[in-house]
Formats: sequence, structure tokens, C-alpha cells
Amino acid sequence: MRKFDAIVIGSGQGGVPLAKKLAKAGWQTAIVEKRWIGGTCINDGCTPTKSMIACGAAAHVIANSQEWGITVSDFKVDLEKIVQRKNKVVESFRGGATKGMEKTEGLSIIYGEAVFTGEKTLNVILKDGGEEAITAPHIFINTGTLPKIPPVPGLDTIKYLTNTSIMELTKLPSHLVIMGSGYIGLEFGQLFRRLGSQVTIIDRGKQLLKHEDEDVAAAVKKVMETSGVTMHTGANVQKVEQIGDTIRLQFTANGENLTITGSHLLVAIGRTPQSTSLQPEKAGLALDDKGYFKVNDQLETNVSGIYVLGDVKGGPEFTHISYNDYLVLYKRLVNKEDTSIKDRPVPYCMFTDPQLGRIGLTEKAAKEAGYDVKVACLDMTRVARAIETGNTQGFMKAVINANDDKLLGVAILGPEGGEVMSVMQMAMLGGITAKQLREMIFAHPLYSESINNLFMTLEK
Ligand SMILES: Cc1cc2nc3c(=O)[nH]c(=O)nc-3n(C[C@H](O)[C@H](O)[C@H](O)COP(=O)(O)OP(=O)(O)OC[C@H]3O[C@@H](n4cnc5c(N)ncnc54)[C@H](O)[C@@H]3O)c2cc1C
Ligand SMILES: NC(=O)c1ccc[n+]([C@@H]2O[C@H](COP(=O)([O-])OP(=O)(O)OC[C@H]3O[C@@H](n4cnc5c(N)ncnc54)[C@H](O)[C@@H]3O)[C@@H](O)[C@H]2O)c1
Repeated sequence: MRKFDAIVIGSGQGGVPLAKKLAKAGWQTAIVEKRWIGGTCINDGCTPTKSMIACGAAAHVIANSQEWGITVSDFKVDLEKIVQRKNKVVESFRGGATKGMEKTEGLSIIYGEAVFTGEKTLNVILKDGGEEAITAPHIFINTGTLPKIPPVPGLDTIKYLTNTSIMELTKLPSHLVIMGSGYIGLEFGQLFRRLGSQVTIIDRGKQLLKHEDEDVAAAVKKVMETSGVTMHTGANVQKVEQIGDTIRLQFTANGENLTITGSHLLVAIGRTPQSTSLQPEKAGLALDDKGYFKVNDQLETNVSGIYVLGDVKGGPEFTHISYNDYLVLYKRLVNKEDTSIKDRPVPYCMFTDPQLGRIGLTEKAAKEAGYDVKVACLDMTRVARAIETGNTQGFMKAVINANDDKLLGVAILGPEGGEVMSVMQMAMLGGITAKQLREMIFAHPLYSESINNLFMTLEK
């Protein structure tokens, strides 16, 4: 049995930097990966989707060229080339991450699938054949998630798409039906609409993006509908069947029985943890009722010395959160700092056009938490830069604590909404008040300059 100081299972967004830093700190470290270095973010998530969304944005500008006083007589979307471009970006990111690990002294990369055989022992079914037993006093689980597939009758009999296989298509779907209007459904929905597919999204929730305020969710729905996407919310899919080249879905929505026929079906209803395949019971590890590893605020499981990073512990599923998990663990275990994940900020950005950038509490959550709140809203039609660039969809919303004038939360549905939200995040972190933001000098005419105008609305 090969002995290490630390074993990282899975090369996701927390696992890779953690393995490298532990090795650099002198810990003999192994990282086990069953597929590709970089995990979901690089291979199936952020990197490929954002690369393809950039192509969708280009198609959108060309399709609407008349608005810009430019005549483009005709254009064609070549999905094969779009996918090739995306693959090139993914391969360069994956290659960079792999090389970075290969040249790290004291770090062994083991390609294969790890399973627990005891509390601190693992067996790796090697990719190239054979097996290897390994052990370490510190084990870090960073095994991520996979697409969740609902038990809808007939779904198992058809060739549905997931976030991974949809990005391998080389022919545009004539009609893409999407189950789920979360981040994945909305980002892909608008992308494929812009590339030329007819798109219908079916979500079982009454409100789109249920964790957002109603006004924000309604504005996102309007954005999607303006993009030409048909939206069905409060809809339950009853049956799916393949009929020749088409896929037929029967569903109920608002008391009505409806049928829709598409050429392709993308299932994007959330994720399921890659936990049980590790045989966690052999190590005595506790899972919650959804299969996520149970951890404390220091990311330690019920077994001392076994820690979890990223999506497989549940909670907010974002790349930057997995990365922050690495920092929390590294500082705690190597620098002996008293770190924790408690009360950390969770910013996020949905990459529709316009983007939805979010940080902190929604108005609803702030009121439920008992805060006395003031709310500032500014429509994008009143933002100079948005008018100049022809991007006036959406609005900005800030939730302020009326007692100390500090920000509790912000939603920016607008062009570069994620960047503007990040400016507000810094303000929140620094305890800057709404009055200071109203009067702060920002360069004209940036989107961020409209932060002045957003807080001016409180004066009326
Ligand atoms: C389509 C899509 C778009 C997304 N876009 C964004 C975005 O724009 N911004 C954002 O912040 N987040 C985005 N996310 C979420 C983000 O990708 C994840 O939160 C992020 O990748 C964190 O993953 P992780 O570190 O938990 O593990 P992952 O990146 O999922 O990596 C887990 C790794 O563990 C390996 N593994 C699993 N089991 C074993 C085993 N037994 N043995 C060995 N190896 C194993 C897997 O092969 C995988 O490589 C997106 C997700 C998807 C699906
Ligand atoms: N820009 C980003 O940061 C980004 C982009 C993509 C994905 N992600 C991450 O990936 C995770 C997974 O994304 P996702 O969109 O799959 O999940 P999600 O949890 O964001 O949304 C799932 C949606 O599916 C709906 N749903 C659930 N069961 C259903 C059913 N049987 N039929 C119809 N609708 C159903 C839910 O009501 C919900 O609206 C997200 O939580 C997010 O953290 C982030």
C-alpha cells in the first residue's frame, strides 16, 4: 500500500489548487482523477458554456445588425466550428491545469476511480488497468456532481441530452425542449435560441429562479421571452416518448394537459452528488438524505481527518465556492489559522444576456430575517451606458439596512451585471453606505457610474 500525507479525490476547482499547495508545503500528496483534470468547471461547465455563449452573443449582434445601422445580407451558424472553438478553449485550460500539477514536486497524479476500503484507505481502479491501494492520514473529497435525471415515465427510453452531450452536438436542434429553468436551462436556452433553434423551457416551479425576489425572477422571464424562448412554469412532465425523429412530452401546467414535440430534449433539473460510488460507508462517512457529505463549518466530515470540498458537500454549487473551500482548508491545516465557511459571501452570476449578478440577501430574505429595509431600484432604460450600447433590458436592485444605511444584498440584471455586482460586493465588504455610494465618483459613462443613480432613487 502506497503511503501519502494527503490524498485528494477528484480534480475539481478546490482539489487541484489544494493538492498543489499541500505538495509545495512539503506534504507527500496524491490526487486521484477518474476522468479529466479540471472537473466540471473546465470540462463540462463554466469554461465550455461561456465559450459557446460568446458565439451566441456574436450571432445575436449579427442577426440584429440593422439596429446598428449595418447591413449584413446573410449569415450562417456553423455549430461544428463553434464546438471546435469551445474544445480548443477547454483543452487549453485542461492542459494548463494538468501541466501545473505534473511539474509540482511531491505531487503524484493517479488516473483512476477511488473507492474507500477503510477509514483512511482507498483502492484505485486504474484507468490503464490494474488497481492500487493507497492511504493517508488526511483525505480530501472533491468528487463533484452529475446531472440529476428525474423518474419521468419514458425518459429512460429516449436519447436525452445533458449539459455535457449538448455541447458535443454538431447540428443545430430544430426545436430544443429543456426541462429545468435554473442557470443551466436558461443559459443554454438563450444560447440555442440565438444560434437559431426554436426553444421551449418547462419548469415545475411556479416562479423561475425561486431563490430570487419575485420582481427579479419576473424580469428574467421577460428577458427569456423577449429572446424568443417559450416558457412554461408550474409544469409537471408526465410522460416522454420518441416518435420517429421527434420527442414528445406530455405535461400539465395551470390545470391544463399540454403536449409539446421537439427534436431534442435537454435535462437540466439540478445535480446529484458523486458520493455513494466512493463507498463512503467503508470509511464510516455520513451522508445527508440527498447523498451529500455532511461537514461542519471547517469542512470536516464526521470522520476526523477526512474533509470535503466543492459541490459534493451540497450548498451553493459554484466554482469560486469550491476554490474558497481550498483556501479555508489550506489555511486551517497548514497555516494553523482559525478559518471557517460560516457567513462567507456567496456571489454569483448567471450568464444570460443581460447577466444576473447577485450577492447577499434578497429583499424577501432580508425582511424574513427581521431587518428594517430600504429598497433602491433603477431600470436599465435609465442607465446612460446601457442606452448608448443598446442594452436596456433589466434593472438594478439594492436592499439596504435602514438602521445603518449599509447594503444587505444586490441584484443586477443588466449588461455586465456580474461586474457591477462585484463592485457592490466590495462596497458591502468595506461597509460602505448607500449615501457614500450615491456620491462616490465613478468614471463616466461606466455601467458602475449608475450606482450613483441607483441610490439617488432613495431620495425621492
Ligand atoms: C453547465 C454548467 C455550467 C456552470 N457554470 C458555472 C459558472 O458559470 N460559474 C460557476 O461558478 N459555476 C458554474 N457551474 C458549477 C461549477 O462547474 C461547479 O460548482 C464547480 O465545477 C465545482 O466543482 P467541484 O470542485 O465540486 O468538483 P468538480 O469540478 O465537479 O470535479 C469533481 C471531479 O471528481 C472526479 N471524481 C468523481 N468521483 C471520483 C472518484 N471516485 N475517483 C476519482 N475521481 C472522481 C470527477 O471526474 C471530476 O473530475 C456550472 C456547472 C455546469 C454543469
Ligand atoms: N452561471 C453560473 O454560475 C452557473 C451556470 C450553470 C450552472 N451553475 C450551477 O450548476 C447547478 C445546477 O444547475 P441546474 O440549472 O441544473 O440546477 P438548478 O438547481 O439551478 O435549477 C433546476 C431547475 O429545475 C427545476 N426542476 C426540478 N425538477 C424538475 C422537473 N422534474 N421538471 C421540470 N423542472 C424541474 C427546478 O424548479 C429549478 O428551476 C446550479 O445550482 C448552479 O450552482 C451555475
